[in-house]
Amino acid sequence: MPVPKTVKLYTSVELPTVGLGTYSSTSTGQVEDAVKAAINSGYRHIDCAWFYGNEAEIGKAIKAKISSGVVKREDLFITSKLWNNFHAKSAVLPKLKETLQALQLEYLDLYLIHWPFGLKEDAPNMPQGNIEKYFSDVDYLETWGAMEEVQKMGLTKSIGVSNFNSEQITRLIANSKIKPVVNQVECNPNLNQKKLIRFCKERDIVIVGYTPLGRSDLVGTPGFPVPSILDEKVAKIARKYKKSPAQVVLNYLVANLGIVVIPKSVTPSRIKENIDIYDFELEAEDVAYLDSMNRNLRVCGFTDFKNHKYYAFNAEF
Ligand SMILES: NC(=O)C1=CN([C@@H]2O[C@H](COP(=O)(O)OP(=O)(O)OC[C@H]3O[C@@H](n4cnc5c(N)ncnc54)[C@H](OP(=O)(O)O)[C@@H]3O)[C@@H](O)[C@H]2O)C=CC1
Ligand SMILES: O=C1CO[C@H](CO)[C@@H](O)[C@@H]1O
Repeated sequence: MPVPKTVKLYTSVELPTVGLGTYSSTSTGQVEDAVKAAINSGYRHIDCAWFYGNEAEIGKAIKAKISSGVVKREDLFITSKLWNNFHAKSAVLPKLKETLQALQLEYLDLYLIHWPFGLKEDAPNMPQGNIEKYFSDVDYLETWGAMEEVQKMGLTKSIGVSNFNSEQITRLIANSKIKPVVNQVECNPNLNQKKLIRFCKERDIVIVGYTPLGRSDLVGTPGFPVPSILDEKVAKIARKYKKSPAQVVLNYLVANLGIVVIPKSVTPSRIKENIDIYDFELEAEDVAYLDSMNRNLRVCGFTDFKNHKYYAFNAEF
């Protein structure tokens, strides 16, 4: 199947099918350089989040590329996400303003609720150990109401969710005025999310797939699935097309599963490689092999939160 360069959100906005992931790019200057390299390589979609703690550096890179005339603001699609401690209605606007200030932007293209479950505002951002005492029971419908308000204020062009299951999406749509345009979830050959993709497509919701390369930096970490880009047969398929395993996997996700991908890299050669996926089509037997790799194994399972009222991954999809 041919690889589309953009997909239409139901608001008619075009979302580039490859964006740059920015999680864990935290050493000084690292993400600034990565974003500049990405824009130079043709990326126009950057995935950010308050939680990643690096939005000020991303802002510097975007500002530099706009000031030097390489891109205009309207050429870019910038996403950010509201973290779990800030689900209360009163916290949403201040947190979005903080993000906009760090990114040096007047508006976002997309603002997401990062996870459906909340934490108390004064809890650690990523609590460990006995974490139930930190859970908040703020309903994501309350959070969504505030997301609708910030969209109406023009601070973000569109709003969406991340890590929501099909039941939560159904409940959200039934109880809101504005529908989410995107559900950002983990998606790679180990977890191909076909049921959730079909469910969202039927409702005009685009799936943005995170951890598309299976987070190769976690290789060997007990409990984490081996990324498909390290599979021998995927390497053989890659040789057949004179492409890399990462390019084969990203091409498969965009062309064959119909999602948008946000691979993270801070390595200039990989940043280029990860967007160079538009010039080949996988044959049916190769697609079938990639389909067969699905194991429903998650890198980001967040199982410590499994007893939270709004934990998403107890449902089938
Ligand atoms: N909504 C959510 O809850 C979540 C959202 N995300 C978003 O999704 C993005 C991507 O997911 P992430 O978890 O970072 O994992 P990825 O699957 O993007 O893997 C990133 C790792 O793969 C390496 N890598 C990148 N390109 C290649 C390549 N061509 N060949 C081999 N290795 C490569 C990177 O190394 P290096 O950088 O050293 O080149 C890094 O170690 C995040 O950065 C974030 O923006 C991620 C998790 C959860
Ligand atoms: O966006 C994210 C990046 O990955 C983290 C876990 O490894 C998640 O906590 C978070 O949701």
